[in-house]
Amino acid sequence: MADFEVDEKFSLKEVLITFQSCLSDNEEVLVDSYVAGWRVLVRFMNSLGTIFSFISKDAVNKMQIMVNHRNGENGDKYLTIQSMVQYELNNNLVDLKKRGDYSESGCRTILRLQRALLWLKLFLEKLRTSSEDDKTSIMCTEAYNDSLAQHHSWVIRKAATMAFYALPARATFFEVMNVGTQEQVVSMLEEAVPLISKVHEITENLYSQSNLLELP
Ligand SMILES: CCCCCCCC/C=C\CCCCCCCC(=O)N[C@@H](COP(=O)(O)O)[C@H](O)/C=C/CCCCCCCCCCCCC
Repeated sequence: MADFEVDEKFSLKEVLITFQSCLSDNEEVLVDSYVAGWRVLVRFMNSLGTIFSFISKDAVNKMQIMVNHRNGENGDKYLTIQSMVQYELNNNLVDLKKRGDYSESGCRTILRLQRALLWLKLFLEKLRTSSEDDKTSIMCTEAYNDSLAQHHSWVIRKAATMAFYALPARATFFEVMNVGTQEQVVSMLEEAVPLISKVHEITENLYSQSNLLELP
């Protein structure tokens, strides 16, 4: 996989297609597509303004860590999240109790993105069921408070929630998703939310069974 560069046009359909390609026939999560899904989302966030750059910088950094693993000499072990967990645990390549030599392990990196995927799932569900006068900043903050906030410092929580106030209004948000009418956006969200939920659920179950949900 190439390093990242900012692409052009965003569309919610691209998010849907990319995350659809994440799941293999036997419900394994393909790392390349998982990372590609995040690249599409970060591209969208970058289009909303530089106020989100501290967020996209961290996301891109984590995506790049996964690209480096995939391009590394053991890249085949990182084909799926499942094979990655097995390989890194079997070879003691994960800091389980405190941060150490493996602060860029795939397990740790995917866990951080997994937590953000929960935020995304909650946020898209709120968008799907929202009405015209609902505020995107409130929906985003509520989704954040129910997901990522518990894992962030006070400073990050403050910076993130301030940034959310810069989000465009719902109508504009729906427009920049480049899907069509609001009804068409809602129906695409009806497809996207269960899909993203499935990817999140499979990864969450794997991490829970492997006792990886609290990696430092
Ligand atoms: C479908 C279209 C509508 C939705 C579009 C959403 C686009 C969002 C794109 C990317 C989401 C951001 C992913 C953030 C990953 C953050 C991972 C994380 O928690 N990092 C922290 C922990 O990492 P370590 O320090 O332990 O390595 C890191 O410390 C903090 C990083 C900076 C701030 C994180 C704030 C996260 C806010 C997530 C909501 C994004 C709102 C975007 C609004 C469009």
